[in-house]
Amino acid sequence: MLDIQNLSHTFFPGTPNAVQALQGVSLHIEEESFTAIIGTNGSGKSTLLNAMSGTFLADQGKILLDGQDITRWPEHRRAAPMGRVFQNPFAGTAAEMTLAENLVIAMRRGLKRPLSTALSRQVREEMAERVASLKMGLENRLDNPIGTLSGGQRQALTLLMATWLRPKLLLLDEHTAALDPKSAAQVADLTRRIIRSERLTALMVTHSMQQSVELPDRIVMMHKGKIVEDYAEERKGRVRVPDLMAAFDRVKRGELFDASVAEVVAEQYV
Ligand SMILES: Nc1ncnc2c1ncn2[C@@H]1O[C@H](COP(=O)(O)OP(=O)(O)OP(=O)(O)O)[C@@H](O)[C@H]1O
Repeated sequence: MLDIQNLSHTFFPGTPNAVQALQGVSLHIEEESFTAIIGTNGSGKSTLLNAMSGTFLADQGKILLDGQDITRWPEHRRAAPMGRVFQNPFAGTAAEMTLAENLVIAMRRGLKRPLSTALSRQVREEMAERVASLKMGLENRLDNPIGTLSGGQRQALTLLMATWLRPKLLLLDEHTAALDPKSAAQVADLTRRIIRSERLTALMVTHSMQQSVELPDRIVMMHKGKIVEDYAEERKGRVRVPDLMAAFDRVKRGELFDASVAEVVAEQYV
């Protein structure tokens, strides 16, 4: 479904501030799988997501989505097959527009037709039904500005918008990190429900070890622009938070250099 081949990117190349944010990252993502990307600060997690969504064009490497080479596609062209939720609950929605108007934009993502906010009764009913599935009572507030919602409610709605048209790929960039613990748990639970029920392919950057153990099928760990660990299938089933903490320690001590070395080292620990 998604194939990232040898992706590299350097910010400010050839200057004293050069940062090798991605160094030959290769990653194959299966259809309908849910992968968490964890890693040390500045390890390149968000840069990897940004490279996929086309925020910038990577210096080297290839990105294939469903066999199609999208490496040079501009960001707006990738917006049709990719849904995205950011850390900031205020990103991705228009505060002064109503919930219904924001949802109309989500429903028409990638279409070239002009935006009209006039809604048929049928569309409004579908909207109310899907918003009700969030179990936050927001179906009664469709005509309120989205700016009146709490951070958690807004992030739940953003998630619904990002997945409305069943994207080929859902990218979640620390989307619960800015929320209070209760809202974060609620949005995490909703994330799992939507990904499972819509059978989405998703990638989630997170700093929460607990979340990465509980939610996805696979955990990929990054450090200094490289993938240093990859917990999939039975290894993912067995891994617990202390194992991840131990892997972080090994990364910091320089014992894990890339995923092939990590395989060998990790077998001794998990
Ligand atoms: N637009 C940019 N311009 C310059 N440098 C950047 C840019 N985006 C990221 N970087 C640098 O690239 C490196 C990787 O950053 P990135 O945000 O991908 O890390 P991260 O793993 O998501 O970190 P964190 O967990 O702290 O959010 C960092 O050194 C960062 O400062």
